[in-house]
Amino acid sequence: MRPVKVGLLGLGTVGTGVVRIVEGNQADLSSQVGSPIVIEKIVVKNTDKVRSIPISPEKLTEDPWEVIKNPEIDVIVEVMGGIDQTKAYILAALEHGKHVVTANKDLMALYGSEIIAKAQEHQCDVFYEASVAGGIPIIRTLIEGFSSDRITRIMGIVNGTTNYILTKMSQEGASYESVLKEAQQLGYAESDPTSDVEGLDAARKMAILGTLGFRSHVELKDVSVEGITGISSEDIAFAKRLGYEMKLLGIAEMQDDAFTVSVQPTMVSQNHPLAAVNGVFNAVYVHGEAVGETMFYGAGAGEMPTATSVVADLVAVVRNMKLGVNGSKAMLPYKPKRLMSDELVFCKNFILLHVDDKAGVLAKITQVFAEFDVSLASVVQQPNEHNPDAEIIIVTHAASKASVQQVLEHFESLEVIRKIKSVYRVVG
Ligand SMILES: NC(=O)C1=CN([C@@H]2O[C@H](COP(=O)(O)OP(=O)(O)OC[C@H]3O[C@@H](n4cnc5c(N)ncnc54)[C@H](OP(=O)(O)O)[C@@H]3O)[C@@H](O)[C@H]2O)C=CC1
Ligand SMILES: N[C@@H](CC=O)C(=O)O
Repeated sequence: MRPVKVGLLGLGTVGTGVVRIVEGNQADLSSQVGSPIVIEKIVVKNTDKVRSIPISPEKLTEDPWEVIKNPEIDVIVEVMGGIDQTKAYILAALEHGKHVVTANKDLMALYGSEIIAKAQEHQCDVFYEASVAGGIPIIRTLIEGFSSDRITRIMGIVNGTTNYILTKMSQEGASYESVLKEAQQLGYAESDPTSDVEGLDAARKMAILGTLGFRSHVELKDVSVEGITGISSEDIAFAKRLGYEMKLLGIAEMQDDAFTVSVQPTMVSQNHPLAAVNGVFNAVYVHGEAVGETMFYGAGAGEMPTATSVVADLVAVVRNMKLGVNGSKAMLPYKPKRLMSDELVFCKNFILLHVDDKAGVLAKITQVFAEFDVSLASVVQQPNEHNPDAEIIIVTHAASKASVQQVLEHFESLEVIRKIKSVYRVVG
């Protein structure tokens, strides 16, 4: 039985987990696929670096081409990250007839269609299960498990780093900076954590989920994005007091073949299952016309959960090799793309205003909501602890994004409003 030979690009957090699983579970893996799986060569940036697992030095190289062009290698597992250079490596690997497994959502969100088209041209597989929600097999679930249904809504806590930060801030009163450092030390954050905290990582994942779920090409530029850097501990405390948890939530919705996708800090009702998703855990809630509500939960980042998905893809590749088939079709656009207009996107909102503490202010404010047809679920006015202003805390009923935008623009010029302190979407 000829062993299946793997070229591993990257031996950081995820790559180390891949080696541990392939070596640790070798007997079980080879009995599943009918031949041993061998990690033949590993590409790293610096071969002199001290590694956390024993690796024989002759396996390591700093030259990706040595692996990509090696005719002995059957599968490239890319867990090094990066976009342009990595894309070139993956396209070249496919041209050399190698199957590809990647955890790289940055690359798949931007160039997934091109990479999959290249794979089809060369009858190769490209699998990318680990690129969204680490250890949760959500990609396979959307492609295979829901192939019979029409998905109308996907809501996801899909970034482990920000969920870890928000949970620690909410439950332990920890500071943003110290928890971000912890998330980096634990291997959850990207090499540049800006993409985590500014919501870009979640947006890339939501673009992938939207594309697969709606069978339409959701591009990164279609996703409206806001990260967690503007959230204060005061906002988190307000959320808790009102019965919500603050989460960075991606929402993708499909209505009459038009979609909308956004990532933004969201107050999730404590009664909603997504509110209980804490720490590095992720969850993806999928609503299908026929199936109704479903939710998938598990670790969203970290060495072993992510490596589990990578190695599962590797097993799928080897099974396909044995069967002489390949199956990378899922990222191609199926339907012409149509975006939902802001008039049709509805949600509840939390709005915190700092206002003059005098008679008639509340009436002026509620009049603006009425003018733009935004109905209010609750309004509370209270003195501000730190200055002479009053605070008005408003929760709206579901209102169109366009109407709420008009209300906020109007507030900018209303003289009784000192500051629009915070605005958050509300779910549940
Ligand atoms: N960490 C996580 O929880 C998750 C990560 N991912 C994705 O997986 C990928 C890897 O992430 P992670 O393991 O955290 O990253 P790390 O930064 O921990 O590891 C990156 C690895 O790639 C190597 N590398 C980086 N650039 C180059 C280069 N130009 N040439 C050769 N080798 C290079 C590094 O070498 P050296 O060791 O010498 O520095 C290192 O071994 C990324 O795409 C990430 O988005 C996906 C899901 C979860
Ligand atoms: N930085 C990412 C890693 C997994 O994709 C995250 O925190 O979710």
